[in-house]
Amino acid sequence: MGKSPSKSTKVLPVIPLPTPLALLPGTTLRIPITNRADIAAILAKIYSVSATARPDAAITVACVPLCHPQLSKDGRLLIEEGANKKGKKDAGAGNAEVDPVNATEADLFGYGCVAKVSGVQGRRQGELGLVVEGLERVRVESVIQERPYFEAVIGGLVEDVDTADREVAEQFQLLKQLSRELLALVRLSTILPGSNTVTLSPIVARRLELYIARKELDEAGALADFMANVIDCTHEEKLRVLASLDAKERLDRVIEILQRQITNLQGANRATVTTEAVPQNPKELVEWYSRRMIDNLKKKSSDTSTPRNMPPGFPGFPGGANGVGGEEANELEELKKRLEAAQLSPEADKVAQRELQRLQRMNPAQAEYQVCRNYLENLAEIPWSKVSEDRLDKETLLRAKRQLDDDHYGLEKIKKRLLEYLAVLKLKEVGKKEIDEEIRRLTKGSEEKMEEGEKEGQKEEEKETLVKKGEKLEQKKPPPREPSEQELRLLEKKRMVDKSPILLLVGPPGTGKTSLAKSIATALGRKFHRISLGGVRDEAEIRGHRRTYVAAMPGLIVSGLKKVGVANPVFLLDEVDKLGMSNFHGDPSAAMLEVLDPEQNHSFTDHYVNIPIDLSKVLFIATANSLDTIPPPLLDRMETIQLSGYTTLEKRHIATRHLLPKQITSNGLHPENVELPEEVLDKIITAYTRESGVRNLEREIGSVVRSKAVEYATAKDTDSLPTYSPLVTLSDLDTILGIERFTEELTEQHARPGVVTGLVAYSTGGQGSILFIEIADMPGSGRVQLTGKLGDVLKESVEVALSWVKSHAFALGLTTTEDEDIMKNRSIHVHCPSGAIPKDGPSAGLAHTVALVSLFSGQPVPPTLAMTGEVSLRGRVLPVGGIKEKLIGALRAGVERVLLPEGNRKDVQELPEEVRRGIKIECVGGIWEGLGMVWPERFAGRGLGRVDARL
Ligand SMILES: Nc1ncnc2c1ncn2[C@@H]1O[C@H](COP(=O)(O)OP(=O)(O)OP(=O)(O)O)[C@@H](O)[C@H]1O
Repeated sequence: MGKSPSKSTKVLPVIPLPTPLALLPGTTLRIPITNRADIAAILAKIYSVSATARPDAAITVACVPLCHPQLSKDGRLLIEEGANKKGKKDAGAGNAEVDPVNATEADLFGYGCVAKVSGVQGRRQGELGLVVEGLERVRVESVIQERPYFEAVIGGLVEDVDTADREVAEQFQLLKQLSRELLALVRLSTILPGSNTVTLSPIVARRLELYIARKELDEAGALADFMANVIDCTHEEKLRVLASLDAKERLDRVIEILQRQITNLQGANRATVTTEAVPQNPKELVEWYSRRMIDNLKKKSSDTSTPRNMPPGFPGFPGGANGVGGEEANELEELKKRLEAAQLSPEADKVAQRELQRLQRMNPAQAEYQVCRNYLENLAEIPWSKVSEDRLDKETLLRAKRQLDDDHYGLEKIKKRLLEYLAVLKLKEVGKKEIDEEIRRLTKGSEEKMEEGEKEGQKEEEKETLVKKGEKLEQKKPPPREPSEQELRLLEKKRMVDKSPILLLVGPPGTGKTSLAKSIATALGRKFHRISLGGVRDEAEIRGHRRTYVAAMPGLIVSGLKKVGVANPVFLLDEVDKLGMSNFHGDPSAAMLEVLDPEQNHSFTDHYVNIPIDLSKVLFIATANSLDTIPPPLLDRMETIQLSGYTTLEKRHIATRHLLPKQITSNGLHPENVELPEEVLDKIITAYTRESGVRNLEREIGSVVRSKAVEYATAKDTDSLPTYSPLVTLSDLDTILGIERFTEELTEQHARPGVVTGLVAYSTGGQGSILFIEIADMPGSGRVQLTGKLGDVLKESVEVALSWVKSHAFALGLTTTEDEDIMKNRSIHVHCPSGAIPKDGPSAGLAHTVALVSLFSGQPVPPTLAMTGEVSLRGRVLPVGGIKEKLIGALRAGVERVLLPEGNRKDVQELPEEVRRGIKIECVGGIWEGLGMVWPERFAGRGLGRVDARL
């Protein structure tokens, strides 16, 4: 039969298929759509029409392959026809080099296949493919347009098989038998344990078998199409099958290819039998046989331009379409390119090459394939040598200072340290450039020398090796040169210069540690990445899992590098103090030791990557809330910068300069819409927050601003804007924020014996305040009662104070004789108000002593005089902590005079100006001196010497 009559004609968009693709009815194909403007235009057109007309209609296009140089447009062999003369003009110009986007009418084959578009597949840009399902064979009658995409009149063809024809029936049976035979050969491989060439899963093989078995005689043409797609045939053969309209002719062609393929396989196996030792054990024999066979299949398929690892083409299995081999090749090619672009370190490059070769040999169906691919992708994503350019110019330090000042109020000491750090970094950069230059000069010199030597001595040898066929590229490269001693010394020097100290910012929450680190990154123009170490219990989280684990991944450090994409980012290691301790998952802090040691981190090894990675260019800044839980070896590697928490005054400034403008903007208002007077801000700070940082303060200011936003919006909606007042008053605070959460202690108006004003710094909030020490006496037998939720240390401090007073009672003028017991007929009760707040620490020792003396002597202490300091039994007053917070609290409470231990004199220098001006600060070295300052007329002139003599 020649040509079947055309059923009907219709106009369809045409997708020219890139050589060697061809679509046959009943099969699926994945057409790469990168750089295919024509496909994009077709889809855009179709979607614009079908979206309005028939949204559920199948999208159909005609897929037409490009011509083959040896075939005429209707699939005849040109030599067959003696067509050197006649066929030339008939022949398509199509070949592998014709880009389907630039194809002309002459390049299109005469037959094609109407296909349903079933979707777009692929993960990344370069891998996207249009998946189409072949429906029916058609003839291209005439082309209507070529650009922007092909449109042609397509003639449908009647497909009927002459079932009465005995010859057709016989051929059909033969086709079925051969198909099963081929399938059986391929399936053999899958039953072999340990074979790394599993090509067909048993389920797919079973379904293929069923598919073949269920085909009836009237579907002989369809089965032939299907098998032509499954088996390994050339582009030319496929085009000829496509052009075979007659089922009998098609069967003939497919049978011929099938037979050839099976014979080839068997022939190849037979040939190897003669050269290789054949295993005697039956199991080994099966294994050996199928391995040979699969190798053969692979070799054959790699000869054609579409390498193929599994028999493709099964309706409903888009992955098995005949674009699959191409896809893998693309993927590998792309991976290779990405690895090249990643400029791997020499070690990494070696590993990558080895893994790439393994991957090429592997079957994609193997689980190991994905593991290997993921690994290589990870390698390609790690920035081995890519760095962002530091903005280390003349302006750097100025700019950094401006940046730090703009983002943060106060913190002068810390900013100074950070600027020092940047200055050193800048100087080192200059030094590094000089070393680089020197290394380059040295390298160039020795390479030139080497080249000369090569020219003379190795010319002939070199030629020979270069000419060798199949030689790999890397073999052509000159062998790596051994660095000279001088170079090694320079490299070592460079490594030393590369080292940068690791800063640790320690301070209470919300004091700006994270934002300081961010400002440094911005000032330097480096990328910033935050790694939260809080709660990391597993060493593998930092160092990654070994590749042998399922779903193994690189650790936090390598993931961070991958994310920023450069080798010199700023890494913020947040909450180092919350890092888990050693447990059965390993020791996370020990893993950090390597990361944070400038001596070691140029060769940090992640378990997953398993190749040394240079972290010396990374600028690490760690943060912690306290130093107590950081393991000493880890702490030792970092340079600590302490952030002490803000005073109310600093908080007020931070609130006006940073927090309020921030909240106003984020709540959609303008600066003129909200006005927070100083006393309102102070009240928010003291009565609604008690913290060292400013997080809660920011939250409370946010609440106030939001409530103002509601007012403003309502006023705007009701056209009563003129009545809106931006001012927030003290009384508004009660309604907006609720009742005061913390009340401020104020100094007493009247002095009473036994009551002394102490100073306290709340450890939770870092805020300071005054605290009253109240002591009352009553008839009794020397009992001491303590209330006010006092901690052990505070209780002991009361006992020390009492012992000192008892032992010095006579000298203090409290008893008339030296051996009289002052507590003989009385008991005392020591109380510290605000009983719900736990208090501890030795700093109230001086206050207790003074309170006891005051009680026993009946002389009151002025309420505006506050004191702090630990006392020892010898009568010394020892230094205490939190002076800054305590004195700021004291000023707020109305204290006018403060007694501090002599040892805290240095802290006075760091006090805010307001405090130093507002409070008279006096330092005392011993209790006698302190007593002399409280009651000058009674105790002035008494000193330590007397106390020591008594003990
Ligand atoms: N001195 C300051 N000037 C301006 N804003 C500040 C200052 N200190 C803190 N802030 C602001 O306080 C907020 C909290 O700061 P940040 O997140 O840096 O705290 P942190 O110290 O890292 O806290 P944590 O220990 O809980 O991680 C940020 O919005 C920051 O801008």
